[in-house]
Amino acid sequence: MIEVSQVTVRYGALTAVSDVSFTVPPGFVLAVSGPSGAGKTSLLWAIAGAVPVAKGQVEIDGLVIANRPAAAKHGVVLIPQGNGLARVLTARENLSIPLLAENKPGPDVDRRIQQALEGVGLADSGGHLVEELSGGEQQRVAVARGIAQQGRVILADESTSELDSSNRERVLDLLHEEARRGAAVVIATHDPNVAERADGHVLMDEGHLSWLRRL
Ligand SMILES: Nc1ncnc2c1ncn2[C@@H]1O[C@H](COP(=O)(O)OP(=O)(O)OP(=O)(O)O)[C@@H](O)[C@H]1O
Repeated sequence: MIEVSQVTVRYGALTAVSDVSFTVPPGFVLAVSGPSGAGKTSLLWAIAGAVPVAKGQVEIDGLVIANRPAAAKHGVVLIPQGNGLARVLTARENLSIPLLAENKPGPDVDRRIQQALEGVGLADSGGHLVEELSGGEQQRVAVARGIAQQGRVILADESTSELDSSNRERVLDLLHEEARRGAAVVIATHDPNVAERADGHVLMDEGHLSWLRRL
């Protein structure tokens, strides 16, 4: 359960997120849309503990999120805009890093990595360096890395922006599958098709949030 209560995010004098409140229960997918610069990424980062909140608080299953390491430990997975992959490592190595940080090496980790790569249609690309992959393939590796972590919360920031329609549907299927597994999922997107498939839809505009379709 994600509980965002009166959250404000500021960068110096600029208010990127202004007094935003909403809840996403486990099992639901919420789409966040809005114009460029509206505060979508800042909102996701606040939920992920990756930017400090100037006011308000984020709780995940009742735990107040203080910073990124605490959020990650509590199962808050961020699939960042721009993918955040290490380009000189292989796809498989990129997936293994957060799992090794959980201290869970072994066959279970290898299976999760392979399943996640299969899920995004890249079962045979695990040994390729990220820099050898296309932009869309890199985006799918980033999604696979997020899925493999089996988080309580999945925050996907424009994770289908470089995909053709069949891969977009494949990635959306996976994110909805994560919700069915019990995760609370938030997707920032400019794509009306992505928002349409979500259980609920909010609009960010100049840091303010309004509901277009309630969960
Ligand atoms: N690290 C930062 N330092 C200063 N200002 C920032 C920082 N990150 C974002 N901003 C500003 O905060 C505002 C909201 O940015 P944000 O990236 O959250 O918007 P967005 O809705 O995700 O945009 P896009 O759709 O283009 O990704 C913008 O005015 C942006 O320039």
